[in-house]
Amino acid sequence: MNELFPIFLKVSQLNVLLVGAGLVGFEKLSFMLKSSPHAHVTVVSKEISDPVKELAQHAKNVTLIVDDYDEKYLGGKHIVIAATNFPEINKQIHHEAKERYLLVNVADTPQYCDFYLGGIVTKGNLKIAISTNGKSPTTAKRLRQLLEEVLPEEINDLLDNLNAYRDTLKGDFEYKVKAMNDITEILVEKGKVI
Ligand SMILES: C[C@@]1(CC(=O)O)c2cc3[nH]c(cc4nc(cc5[nH]c(cc(n2)[C@H]1CCC(=O)O)[C@@](C)(CC(=O)O)[C@@H]5CCC(=O)O)C(CC(=O)O)=C4CCC(=O)O)c(CCC(=O)O)c3CC(=O)O
Ligand SMILES: NC(=O)C1=CN([C@@H]2O[C@H](COP(=O)(O)OP(=O)(O)OC[C@H]3O[C@@H](n4cnc5c(N)ncnc54)[C@H](O)[C@@H]3O)[C@@H](O)[C@H]2O)C=CC1
Repeated sequence: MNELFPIFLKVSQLNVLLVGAGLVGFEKLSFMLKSSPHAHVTVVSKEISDPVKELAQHAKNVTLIVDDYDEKYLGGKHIVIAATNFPEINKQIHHEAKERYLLVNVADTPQYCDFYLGGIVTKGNLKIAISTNGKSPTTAKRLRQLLEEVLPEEINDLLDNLNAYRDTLKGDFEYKVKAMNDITEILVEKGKVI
């Protein structure tokens, strides 16, 4: 059963805590910044790897703190990602985050995740998030690469043009809905490719 409910977060308006700045911490941070360069992220880690330092240098809203995890770091955060190499610390982070009703992801432990990070394809205003319900992250990665390759950059022009067309429409909401549906019908006609 796949009951995941996707949402698109404005992480430049939210405070993210990432605990652990090793290999996995780097992967999670780099994909977050690739998609959301202005994400507000506080990284707390006993040691901070060079690739994470390098990433942080080029990101405006990433703060690095060299320290052991402490629950005080949960203060003022909306979202927490635990990526230390100590399962018991990750479990503690999960527990203390849940006590505060925060959304938490423990990178190596799906059962301790309120949400999963997904593969992300961005083409201008179009963003597609891919999940395999935690079953095969590698497949999420491959599909991301495939869609990045096959979706043309021009797909953003389509969105811009439709947005401009919508702005020209005069009439009530119902009329606009019909006009937008009529003009986009061709996109889903059988055998047609946009
Ligand atoms: C549940 C989830 C929780 C979460 O992290 O949010 C999770 C969990 C785990 N990942 C593991 C391993 C790997 N993860 C990747 C890659 C990605 N993993 C991502 C997401 C997720 N990973 C969430 C589910 C997403 C979904 O629903 O599909 C992606 C999509 C997004 C991102 O990381 O930002 C990103 C690709 C981004 C891109 O390229 O676009 C690769 C591939 C590679 O690196 O080449 C490997 C190595 C191959 C392998 O082992 O499969 C392991 C085993 C650890 C172990 O055995 O030690 C677990 C734990 C477990 O499955 O039990
Ligand atoms: N390497 C991989 O491909 C994957 C690993 N995992 C799991 O994710 C976890 C992390 O793996 P890696 O990033 O490879 O480990 P790592 O050893 O590269 O990084 C762990 C980081 O956590 C920090 N840390 C340790 N204790 C801490 C504490 N008390 N407070 C704050 N920071 C602390 C370390 O300083 C280090 O920066 C492991 O449990 C691993 O099993 C999950 C998915 C894939």
